[in-house]
Amino acid sequence: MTAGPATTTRPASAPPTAVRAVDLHKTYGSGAVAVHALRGVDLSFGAGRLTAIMGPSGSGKSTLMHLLAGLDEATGGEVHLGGTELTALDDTRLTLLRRERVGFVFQSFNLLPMYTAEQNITLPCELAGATVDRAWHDTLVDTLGLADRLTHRPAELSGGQQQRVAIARALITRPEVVFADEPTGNLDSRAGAEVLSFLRTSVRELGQTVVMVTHDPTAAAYADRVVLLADGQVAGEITDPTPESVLTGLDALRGEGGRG
Ligand SMILES: Nc1ncnc2c1ncn2[C@@H]1O[C@H](COP(=O)(O)OP(=O)(O)OP(=O)(O)O)[C@@H](O)[C@H]1O
Repeated sequence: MTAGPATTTRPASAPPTAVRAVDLHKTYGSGAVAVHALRGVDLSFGAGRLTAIMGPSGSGKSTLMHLLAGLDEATGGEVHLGGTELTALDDTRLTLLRRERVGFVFQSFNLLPMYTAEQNITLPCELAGATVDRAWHDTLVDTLGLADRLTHRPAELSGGQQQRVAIARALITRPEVVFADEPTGNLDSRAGAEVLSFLRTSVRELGQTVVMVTHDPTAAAYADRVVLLADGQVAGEITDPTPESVLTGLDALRGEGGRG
């Protein structure tokens, strides 16, 4: 499904948009103690792309990801997931949307310890009352190299294997977007590289859309595009990043802000 309708105003090379933030604001607290975590963010995340969000500590990365994923409420502006405006939904609809249309991968894996790898992977289908698409399940399990680990519990798996189970769980419902918050933060560099290449494979070969927050320029270089945040605003972006170009971009931010 690469050929889009000829009626859009997008340049031919741009992918369709999976998620869009429009003039997004988030303020924590009020009055003298108010923290303006996001101050007018306009961003589009392309479908079938891996996008990394980077920036200094406190620049608003997690806040942005939580708003994009419908995990927290904006103070102003809009978030659109496909044709749905998240910011207009009530809690019940938001919960359903998160369950059915969004996948999550966390730094700490968040697997259920008493469930096997297989049970963890299929849990989102169970929660959504949906049957497991066996062909897709098998594709994920094969691609992620988990076929001989399915009966193991998380404690019997390495960190990298646990994160691969978490990725399979995030993808099992074929969500429109997978949000990954520091997915390699708890892994050594080898397991981290493994997880990142699987995330990239899920994008390149399985057509998924991934938005990932990371502090690591090497991790960000797996992305198609890096968005740089500083002081709650978009401060730049890098297309087809390399670890070097990401480092240069981050250094430039620190130079400008002087308070990285
Ligand atoms: N629940 C909260 N209450 C008050 N302030 C908050 C809350 N969550 C975040 N903040 C503040 O909002 C700003 C942005 O925080 P956020 O966690 O989004 O940054 P970040 O870029 O993800 O940081 P890090 O890289 O350190 O995880 C920070 O100044 C932070 O202290």
